[in-house]
Amino acid sequence: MLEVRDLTVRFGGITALDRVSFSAAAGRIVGLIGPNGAGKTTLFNCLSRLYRCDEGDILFEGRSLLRTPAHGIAALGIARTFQNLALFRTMSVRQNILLGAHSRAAGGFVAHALRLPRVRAQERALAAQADEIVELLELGPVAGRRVADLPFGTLKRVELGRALASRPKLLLLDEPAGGLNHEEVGGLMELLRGIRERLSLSLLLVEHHMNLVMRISDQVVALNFGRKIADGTPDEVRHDAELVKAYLGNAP
Ligand SMILES: Nc1ncnc2c1ncn2[C@@H]1O[C@H](COP(=O)(O)OP(=O)(O)OP(=O)(O)O)[C@@H](O)[C@H]1O
Repeated sequence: MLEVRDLTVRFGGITALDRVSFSAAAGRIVGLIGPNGAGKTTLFNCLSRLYRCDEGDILFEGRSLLRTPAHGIAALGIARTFQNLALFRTMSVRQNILLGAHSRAAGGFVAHALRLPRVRAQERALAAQADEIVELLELGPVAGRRVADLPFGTLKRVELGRALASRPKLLLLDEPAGGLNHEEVGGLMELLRGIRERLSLSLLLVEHHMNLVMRISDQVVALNFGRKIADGTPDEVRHDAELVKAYLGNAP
């Protein structure tokens, strides 16, 4: 489904990604790990077309993402979450999720302005999809509440819902456990597994929470100083000498 080929990104004199390659099959949960400054965010931002890449390519279902304009990514079936949450704070939970669903809406400006029957039918379908996501993420009790009034842990779920509402084939998660307490991380793990099963999608997550990554991922890709240093199942990667050294240094 996803193939990253010799991806290189430079910022002035810094090589943030140095010929990174890996591939991921459909339906997998892929964890992207590495110490601070390893290049995880840069790779993530290349996948969502926020950053320009200097060399290499990213293929999604055989199509070059780098030749797809950034606004065309959602139409291909890729959605992302943001670490600092991309929500409209004065709107309700349900409205935020509905906005995510609207990235799939078809029909031009005129059809929408005139509210033609097919536009109304489409709006009903999108609303039903948004409600399904609300239910899946157990957000029903707060669906009508203003986002600004809700605690951070709930907002992380709304952010997830906003991205899921576009019905992506690949969901990119930017530190989904960031800022969550121990109990919430446990809940998130169950939630992500449930989402993968129920919506049969692939997940790629950048995450510092090692326990979450190792327990939930089918495949782990590790970076250090912009290079890929390990790629395999959590068990294969856990004992990788270069990865252990990258995290712990040369301490005995
Ligand atoms: N926009 C930018 N301009 C200049 N340098 C950048 C930019 N973004 C990243 N870098 C540099 O690229 C390298 C990789 O950074 P990146 O943020 O991708 O790492 P990371 O693995 O996500 O780190 P962290 O875990 O701390 O978020 C670092 O040396 C960083 O300073």
